[in-house]
Parts: sequence; C-alpha cells; structure tokens
Amino acid sequence: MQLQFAMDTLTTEAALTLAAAAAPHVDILELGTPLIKSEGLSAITAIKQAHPDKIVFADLKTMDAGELEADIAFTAGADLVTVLGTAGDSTIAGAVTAAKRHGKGVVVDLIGVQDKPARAREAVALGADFVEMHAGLDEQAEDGFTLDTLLRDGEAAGVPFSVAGGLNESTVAAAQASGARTAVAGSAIYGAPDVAAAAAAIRAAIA
Ligand SMILES: O=C(CO)[C@H](O)[C@H](O)COP(=O)(O)O
Repeated sequence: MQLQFAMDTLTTEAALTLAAAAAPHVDILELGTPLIKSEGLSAITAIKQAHPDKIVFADLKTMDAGELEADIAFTAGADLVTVLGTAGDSTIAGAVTAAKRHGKGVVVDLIGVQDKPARAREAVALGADFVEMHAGLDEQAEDGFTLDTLLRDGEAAGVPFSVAGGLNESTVAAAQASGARTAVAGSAIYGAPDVAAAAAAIRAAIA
C-alpha cells in the first residue's frame, strides 16, 4: 500500500522542511490545496526538484477548466492532480486529456459527493487513475464523523481508491484492510512533534 503525505502548510519553505523529514517513509508528497493557493505553481516545482524520485501530487481540487488547470500543474512538475467528483464529466475528461498529453495522472476527489461508489465508477470510466474516498477537515470535525463510511464506500466502489480523512497510526491499517491502494495522512504527520517519526510509524503500521 502506498503512503501519501498531505502537506497542508502555507509556505514552500515549510513544505520543503516537512518533505525532507518525511520523504524516506512515504511514496507520494502531496501539496495541499492551501499551499498551492498560498504559493502558486512554484511550490510544485520546488518540491519536484527537491524530490524527483517521489510522486508529486498537486491537490488542485479543480472544479472547472479541467484541462487548463491540470496542464499548468503538470508543466510545473506534478505527477498527479485532483479534480473534484462534484465537477462535471467534461471537467474530469479535460484533466484526463492533459494528463495523457503529459504522461501523468488524474485523481478524482469525492469530498462532498453523496453516492461515492457510483461517482467513483463514473470517474474511472472517464479516465481517472483512481478516486479519493475523502472526508475533509471540516467534515472530520462534525459530530458523528466516522471513517467506517468512507471505507465501506471504497470497498463498494470496485475501482482503485485512496482514503483520506484524518488517518493516523491507529487507523491506517483499517484503510489497508478495506483494499485502499493509497493511505493519505496529513495532520497526523505535519502536526506531530517529530515529523519523521510520525511518518515512519504510519509506514510501519501498513508494512
Ligand atoms: O485534502 C485535505 C483536506 O481537504 C487533506 O490534505 C486531507 O484530508 C488529508 O489530511 P488529514 O489526514 O489531516 O485529513
């Protein structure tokens, strides 16, 4: 199972520090949406140049202009970009067109989608590499949030999926057991006092 580190920070400098600490333990370095909004495409280039051996994931959360937004992120150095599952099919298809031109990939983020298994199948039929079963930071803070629903949706989808929703050392094994191809961990790593140790502990839990 791949481990993806979501760097939800606001400066390229902070992201480079986080990436340097966690890189030995993770497969995918994700530039979180706030980082890309704060620093722009240059942050993607900086992370790819510092870690050419890692898969660089730009969490664009694209909702429109799929081909254009994906194209500029791939040109900047991204290997994977996200498009929202709530976007129209043509937006997903546009991003897939850009991905094919660059030899890169598209992930469809199902944050906020009601019927995640059904939209997951549609996204993969449109050419997405995989989908992200995702409960965002706000949803995680709501009363009654549980990871179980996400994991059940992943199992039901029948297509390749990642899981993101506050995964940590204690819960990541459940994501692996659900059949997820990738576990996404953000706050459990970047919020830890020892970033390298936190990434290593999550890796060890799914080794
Ligand atoms: O995309 C995101 C929020 O929209 C986060 O990067 C994702 O949820 C992973 O972070 P965490 O493990 O803290 O949930």
